[in-house]
Amino acid sequence: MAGHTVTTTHGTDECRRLLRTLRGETTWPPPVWLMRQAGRFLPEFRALRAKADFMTRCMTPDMATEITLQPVRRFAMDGAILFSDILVLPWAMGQSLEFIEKRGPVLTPIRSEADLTRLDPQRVAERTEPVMETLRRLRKALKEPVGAAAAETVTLIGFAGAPFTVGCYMVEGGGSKEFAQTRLMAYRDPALFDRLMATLTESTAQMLSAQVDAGAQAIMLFDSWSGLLPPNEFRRHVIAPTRQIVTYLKNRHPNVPVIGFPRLAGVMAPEYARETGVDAMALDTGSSLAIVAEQVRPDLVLQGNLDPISVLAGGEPMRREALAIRDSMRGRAHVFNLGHGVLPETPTEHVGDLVNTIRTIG
Ligand SMILES: Cc1c2[nH]c(c1CCC(=O)O)Cc1[nH]c(c(CCC(=O)O)c1C)Cc1[nH]c(c(CCC(=O)O)c1C)Cc1[nH]c(c(C)c1CCC(=O)O)C2
Repeated sequence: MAGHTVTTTHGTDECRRLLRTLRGETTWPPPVWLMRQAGRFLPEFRALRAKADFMTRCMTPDMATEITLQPVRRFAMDGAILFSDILVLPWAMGQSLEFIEKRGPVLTPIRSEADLTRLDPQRVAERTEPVMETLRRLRKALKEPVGAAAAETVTLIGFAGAPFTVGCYMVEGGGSKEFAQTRLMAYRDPALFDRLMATLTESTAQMLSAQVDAGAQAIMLFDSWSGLLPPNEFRRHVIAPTRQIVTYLKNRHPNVPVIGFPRLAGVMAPEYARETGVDAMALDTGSSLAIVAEQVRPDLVLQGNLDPISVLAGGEPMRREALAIRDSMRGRAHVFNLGHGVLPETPTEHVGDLVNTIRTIG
């Protein structure tokens, strides 16, 4: 807030409603941002997309900064999530990665000790330097008004994939419904799989700490495929690595909130919340915020969880569902979001309507 002297220990964080909520304050109406808001549903993103391939966009600070700011400019989102990808980490370790139209990411699969040994975690800091430059530029840009968003009101969110989910793509060599090769490796060669998890855990923690040093004010860990694991495997490959990453971050950046997203964790979600040390837990569409709220500590921040399909539908059904979620969390620290990413075909007016609906109280 230019011209104001704010004398709290967090500087001007007063005006950042998302950051305050993630630190446990109850705000009303809740702050709102959307997973995958920096992406294909925006025509201004699709225009840039024609100019460079996906990794070039991620690794060119000019482009990544612009794409991150696009949804903020239009909708004054409370959060700006860095434009990057969870697969930047394996790429930075030297695994080949290509994004193919209509197919998604394609990587050379990691299936053996030799494949794993070829990765070079030492390169990550240097190869992700453009991402850190993007964060520095974003923090600077958000000190000024950005379109519809006033200066210093938007929280900058850094992120990574959690080790299990990133491991899924690395072992499988791309997307999959079941990630059977990955889960097979975990059973057949636990020493090898544990080594992969340990490498990812350490590199992810260091990369996220570097994101905070570069300006990220909150961190989100995406564990999109955690729900594929039975309870014991979930404890070993989801809860344990997440706890290590959170501990590492909390030692260095005690005031930076961490949001965990154990997608489709179902009945394991309360244990994840209790054991990992995350400040906030994002829930997928199939979970009930109200039921989970009763199963976790009262100061755990909950994020979510509107069905992305309802935003594609728009209109009254979307508004009704959105308000039901918002109102069910009244009196609790809640961040309004979707249960998974916004779909590429979603009309921008539906997103505008959604954000206004959440912000209208009366
Ligand atoms: C599993 C996963 C990935 N990436 C991500 C996840 C976890 C969340 C989830 O479950 O959706 C996370 C991600 N990917 C992207 C972001 C940027 C910030 C944002 O949320 O807007 C974030 C946070 C950009 C992206 N990542 C990708 C795009 C599309 C690239 C393009 O075609 O231009 C974007 C904008 C590509 C990507 N990246 C990934 C896949 C499977 C694909 C192809 C399919 C798809 O597009 O959803 C891996």
